[in-house]
Amino acid sequence: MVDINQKVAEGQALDLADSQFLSSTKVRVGTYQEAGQADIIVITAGANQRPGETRLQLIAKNFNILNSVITSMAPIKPTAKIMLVANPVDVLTHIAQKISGLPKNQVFGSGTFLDSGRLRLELSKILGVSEPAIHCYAMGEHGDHQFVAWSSARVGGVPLLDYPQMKGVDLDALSHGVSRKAYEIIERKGATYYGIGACVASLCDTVLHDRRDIRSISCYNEKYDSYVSMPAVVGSNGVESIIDIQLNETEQKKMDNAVAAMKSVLSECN
Ligand SMILES: NC(=O)c1ccc[n+]([C@@H]2O[C@H](COP(=O)([O-])OP(=O)(O)OC[C@H]3O[C@@H](n4cnc5c(N)ncnc54)[C@H](O)[C@@H]3O)[C@@H](O)[C@H]2O)c1
Repeated sequence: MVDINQKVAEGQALDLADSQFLSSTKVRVGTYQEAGQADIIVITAGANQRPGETRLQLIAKNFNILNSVITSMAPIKPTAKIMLVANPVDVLTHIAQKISGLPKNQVFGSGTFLDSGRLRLELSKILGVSEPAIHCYAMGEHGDHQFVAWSSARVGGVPLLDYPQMKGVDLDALSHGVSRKAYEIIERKGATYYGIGACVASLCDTVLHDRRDIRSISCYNEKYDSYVSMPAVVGSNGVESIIDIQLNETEQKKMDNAVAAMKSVLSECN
């Protein structure tokens, strides 16, 4: 664990090490050079959103932090995987790949994995079906330009929207609620910890054990020449392949808008 604030790093390491006896994980404070030689480098360093601040507004602060973190770790192990968590995660993942010079499949972000989990939670309450049986993804951007790919969603092989329980459900309100959940948490307690912590731990496990799970993450998509949040197969090489999920016309427009918004932010950084 590395942090610009050594005292915070020590405190976090001591706190996390209290869970060591329940697993084989060892937690300790390290150096940037050591972090650069890790199999997976998880980058969470960055300013947090203030109440009312959008993730894209965070870019100026977090670009500089990201640059300093990655350059401090150089030379990074050529087979390392970098996972971005700091926001705006899709844009910062793109920048991290450029700065680190690692292959695009080895640099990815937590993207809309958390949002897809939040979505499944709500759908499981409506349908009375366990979350893993629900295949429905939040996509585009982990932020205000995210959307749900309703048209391709399936539950037990049946289109989600064919379920009688979905009749009368306001899909826009549901999707909006999912995308705003972080703001609701931040307004009440200042930051989000547990959901994202679980997502990051799960993604590390997927990579380290080559589990080939399908996760909606920030990954490079040639079609858009950009990092976008979309389902991908995750394994020991990082992003093994992208799932080119079928979008209807409305969803495709939302994806194009998300890509345009992220590219416009990136062009301001250049
Ligand atoms: N992608 C997601 O779903 C998701 C979820 C939660 C938080 N986040 C993002 O993660 C980031 C961190 O959130 P947090 O709640 O942990 O914030 P935090 O303020 O608790 O922690 C950020 C840490 O980064 C450190 N830091 C700052 N500059 C640094 C530098 N140059 N080098 C090393 N360390 C540095 C700080 O000292 C601090 O300890 C934010 O950008 C937040 O928006 C993303």
